[in-house]
Amino acid sequence: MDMEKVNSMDFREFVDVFGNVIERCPLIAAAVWSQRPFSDLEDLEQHFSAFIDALPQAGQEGILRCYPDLAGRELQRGTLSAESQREHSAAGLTSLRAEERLRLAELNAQYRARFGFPFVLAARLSDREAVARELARRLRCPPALELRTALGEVKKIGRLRLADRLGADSARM
Ligand SMILES: NC(=O)N[C@H]1NC(=O)NC1=O
Repeated sequence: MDMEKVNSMDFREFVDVFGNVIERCPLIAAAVWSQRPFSDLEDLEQHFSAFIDALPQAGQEGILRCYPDLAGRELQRGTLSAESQREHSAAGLTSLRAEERLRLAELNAQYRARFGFPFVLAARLSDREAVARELARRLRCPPALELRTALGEVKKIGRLRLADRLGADSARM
């Protein structure tokens, strides 16, 4: 898909295609649509990022809360979004042993209790061991830093999802 096609999309089509670039936040794609035309993938990506950066902290935390826990209940129940399911598979999180799943569930719960939002990480750029390691490390970070780190991960996930949609090379990270 090229940018000409993206720029020619009407509102509904744009939100259908890009509505889950930020997990379960189609409002962001809806707002970004108003800012077309876009010059290229980076420009489009920049609009998603700028929207997130301009939100008050409560809005930024709200975005984080829309992400499912990694290897959590939604994976078990089969209720993940198609994008998230794919990212779980890429990181090997769909084939964890029971004790690995329990360990992650425990760390996810501790993280949520400490920060008030779920642990978010671009799973496609990671693997099952690195996810648990990073979760244990970030649990010890100060809250203001952790909010920034988590939003950075939201943007990485979004960039990869956008690149998928546009058929672009997503390896440049
Ligand atoms: N909690 C969390 O990071 N979830 C996300 N990460 C990712 O790569 N896909 C998701 O759904």
